[in-house]
Amino acid sequence: MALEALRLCLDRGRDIQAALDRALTASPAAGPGDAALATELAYGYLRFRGRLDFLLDTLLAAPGRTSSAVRRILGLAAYEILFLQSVPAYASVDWAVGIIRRRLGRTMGNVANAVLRALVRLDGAPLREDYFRERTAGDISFLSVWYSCPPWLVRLWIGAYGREEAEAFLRASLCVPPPGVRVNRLHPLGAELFRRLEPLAAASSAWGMALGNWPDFLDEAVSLGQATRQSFATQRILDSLEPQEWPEPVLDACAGRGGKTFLLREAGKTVWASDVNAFRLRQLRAEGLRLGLFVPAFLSPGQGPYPLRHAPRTVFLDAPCSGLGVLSRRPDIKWKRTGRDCRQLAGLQRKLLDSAAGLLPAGGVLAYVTCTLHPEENERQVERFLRDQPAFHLVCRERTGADSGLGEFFYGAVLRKR
Ligand SMILES: C[S@@+](CC[C@H](N)C(=O)[O-])C[C@H]1O[C@@H](n2cnc3c(N)ncnc32)[C@H](O)[C@@H]1O
Repeated sequence: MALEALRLCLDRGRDIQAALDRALTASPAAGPGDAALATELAYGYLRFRGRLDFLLDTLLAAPGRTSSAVRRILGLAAYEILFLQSVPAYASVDWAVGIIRRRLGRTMGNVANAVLRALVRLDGAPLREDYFRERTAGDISFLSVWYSCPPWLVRLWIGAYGREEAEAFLRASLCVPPPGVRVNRLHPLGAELFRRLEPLAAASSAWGMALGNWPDFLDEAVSLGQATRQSFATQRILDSLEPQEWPEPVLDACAGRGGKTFLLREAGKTVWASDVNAFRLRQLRAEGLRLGLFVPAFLSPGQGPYPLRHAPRTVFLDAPCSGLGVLSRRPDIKWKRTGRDCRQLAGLQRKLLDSAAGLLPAGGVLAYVTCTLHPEENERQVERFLRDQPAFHLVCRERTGADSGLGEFFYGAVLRKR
């Protein structure tokens, strides 16, 4: 299942969770333990793929001639051997050798056997930083291998944020972020649920928290609309932009499935939602039913005029972005994103910002959020906007700190029209 999910994710472009959901649904006989192991393997492999590939390069006799399909099988087995104590090494070797033998014949099976046995003999040495420092040439190469991140991204972050912060972002990208929850304060049982959750919180705000772990009873509370699964870092960035000060109505112009739309709605704001993606809007409507809250939602015209009789007084743009701030939750992004995508996304954000500016009356607010660590989409995008749109001034801007401990990084800015 993990292998199939990785195929759908890396060869077919699906995001990792959608790929996993599909692979798990296609195997109805698999139990919850199998599904949990497949999830751990697929995410773990993607988080550590750079380091695993480097190790395979050192162990394979002809790394350049080894297909990506074989590398992926070896990489999954290597991940199990190095990181999953619960799976005995011989089982990982047997699985990989068996599958490679069936697909590619005895010779490749023997190669796989030799490589994985050599890895087992290293006896955990590749879990130590110095193992890689001694075998890489230069700091970028070391950081790229140890933190399992493409060199272009390491260079981008060092150039933009300096080495120390860049290393903190790289370290965070390898961790599993703490599960976050937002309690529905408009639900009659919301306050009681919040009190019940408080002892489990690693960090909390008025209605949200990062949890040490996700308790079983919370699944039912979520299904009953008492709470929503949402990262605490997401909730924090929104809080820091002081949405209580935004004039209403608020048009959430990139509402997607409504994660932030309903956060604003639960905070008592009058919100309208729109998105270019009709499927996500259907999910947003389903979210409204689950939470017992109504938000008017309509398909966005993209960059054209909005079909609105009255202008919103705030436009909230949770913009499509390169997602480089959420690699801990979406580790597939680092292997798919290119510098070119980032530039294209910055172009789209620019158009979205400029068209939102035209929609707002005097005194209106434009709130801009991304989940990326890329100045062209964040700080420089906002600076450019302020240069091109002299009617606006900056009210505040915020970026999740490298040391927040939440594992995810957001950028946000609030701009007001004079
Ligand atoms: C970061 S996601 C939004 C996530 C959502 N706000 C949430 O909290 O769940 C960006 C959204 O922008 C939408 N989008 C992409 N291009 C757009 C455009 N030109 N106009 C409006 N929305 C767009 C995407 O469909 C996607 O749902």
